[in-house]
Amino acid sequence: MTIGALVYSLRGPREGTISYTELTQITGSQAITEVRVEGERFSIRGADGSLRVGIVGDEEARHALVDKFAAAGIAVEYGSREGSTGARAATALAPIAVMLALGAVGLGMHRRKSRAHFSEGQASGVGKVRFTDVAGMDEVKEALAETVEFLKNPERFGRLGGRAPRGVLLTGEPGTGKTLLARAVATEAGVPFLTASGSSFQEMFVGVGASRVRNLFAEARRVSPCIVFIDEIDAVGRSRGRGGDSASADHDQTLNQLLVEMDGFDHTTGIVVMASTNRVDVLDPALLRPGRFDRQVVVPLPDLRGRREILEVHARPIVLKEDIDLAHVAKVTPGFSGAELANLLNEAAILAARSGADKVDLEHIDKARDRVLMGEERKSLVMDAEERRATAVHEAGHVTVALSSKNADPVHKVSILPRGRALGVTQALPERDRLLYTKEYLEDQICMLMGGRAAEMVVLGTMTAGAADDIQRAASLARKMVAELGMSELGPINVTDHPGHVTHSEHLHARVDEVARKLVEHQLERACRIVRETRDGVLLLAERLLEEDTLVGAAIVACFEKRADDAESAPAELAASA
Ligand SMILES: Nc1ncnc2c1ncn2[C@@H]1O[C@H](COP(=O)(O)OP(=O)(O)OP(=O)(O)O)[C@@H](O)[C@H]1O
Ligand SMILES: [Zn+2]
Repeated sequence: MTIGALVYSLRGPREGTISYTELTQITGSQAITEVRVEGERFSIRGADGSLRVGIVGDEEARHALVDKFAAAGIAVEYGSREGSTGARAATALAPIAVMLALGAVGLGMHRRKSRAHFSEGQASGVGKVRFTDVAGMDEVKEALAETVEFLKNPERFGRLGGRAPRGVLLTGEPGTGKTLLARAVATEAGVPFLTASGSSFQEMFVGVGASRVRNLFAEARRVSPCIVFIDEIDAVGRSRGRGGDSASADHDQTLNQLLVEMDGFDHTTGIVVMASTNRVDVLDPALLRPGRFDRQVVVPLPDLRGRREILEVHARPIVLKEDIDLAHVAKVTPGFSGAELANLLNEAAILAARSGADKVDLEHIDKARDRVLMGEERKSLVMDAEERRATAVHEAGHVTVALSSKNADPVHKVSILPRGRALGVTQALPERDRLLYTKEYLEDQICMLMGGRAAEMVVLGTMTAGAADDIQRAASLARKMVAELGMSELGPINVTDHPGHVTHSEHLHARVDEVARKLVEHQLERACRIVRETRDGVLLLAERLLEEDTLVGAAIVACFEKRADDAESAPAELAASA
């Protein structure tokens, strides 16, 4: 079979490579979930998580292949490598890529950042995501129904005078299912799904990003009607004209190209560009103009019912012990995103398997929840005695402020086992979903964040770098209160850093900064006062932490009761208490 294509078959592990002939034969196969195209290189992802790589040198042949995959409804993702040398060098790395991919499947996706080039497996483990696989979000799906209709029949849509959707911007926190939704729209409409990540357009060389955008849309025109999905659009969509260096020149060109492409088709073209971001505020205003991303769909964090439904979807392949009530799990996971919920069940299943259990029980879920919330325990990290003591005091400071503040969330757990990037953690979780935050609640949050630093100052007479994260969070919360929520002496103002939109005077910006800073400072003073007043409790809790690493529920409160020294410790498991 010769189509004038140059085919490099690779030596190396057999299952890691795929020849051109094989490529043409598997295009219609259901066992493929995703195809990634990087220059001449095709990476084929199987439903079982396997990954195979092949090189197709001839451009026409590449187009033909993409057409076939797209027609078969398989997601085609455009990657960042271009040019044959890069492609071949990349292929040499294929076995490594395979291992990473397998690792990712085995361990789930518990660290968002480690999720490299390949998108993770879907909920059900098979390729096509339908609306029914996206749990909750009825309103969001309703908002997208029109897009589905349009893609099913672009011509008719135009004839009836409907204003065809051209660009849909999905906004929301990470892991809320934006990518999942976009895929589901493609499946429901029965059209190809082309995807690229905004960051894959960023390059060192001027012009490369723009040419990638051009290629992506050229491909889209050939397979239309279709969806072009751009993940993390903020990477390309940031406001133009910020710097004179070549990186920003390239960025500007890339963004211009995207704007040109989006203007270049009308409703008859049948292309819908969907994009996702959690930073609408940094996007270039030109992107949001009519005819471009003129539709914004907010994808919210799931509420109680949504969480239960997401848990149900992801519990399908897992064997749960009979007494596990997913409604209850939903209740103790306020603020979790869909990805975190999926991750929670996945981690629980891994823990169960590791401990030799044949079913996932509440203890596994409890442990998994800690891991998702606070990161993995880092047993290997050894703190010396002084660092442990400083950490214990710091965490005890958070706890005492939380216990002393009327509006703060209840403290579940405190630990000085290092997890993720943190040396210690205090876990305070709302008892219910909060829909509205009051000024008092937010102030208490800031105070609680400052509790760690306060304890360092009052008890240890020093300051540690461990408070950096707390300070950053307190500062940004305070800024939000002042600049957006109107909760300060400056009254109801809205001062956001909208690039290119300097609507406020320098003076007002400076005032906002000043008032926000004072707010944090004031809460730090309050936290110090609380620590001073509850010093004995703080010391006792720190002591207990040094002995036991982790304390839960009643055992924490006991440290702050009058006759603290004879307090009985009965570590209440989350499972029993919540
Ligand atoms: N509503 C949901 N129903 C079922 N699963 C969900 C839902 N939301 C998220 N998930 C799970 O979380 C995973 C990650 O979601 P997805 O990648 O779509 O989020 P995202 O909003 O695109 O995140 P990011 O902003 O980081 O790109 C999904 O693959 C799915 O397993
Ligand atoms: Zn802290």
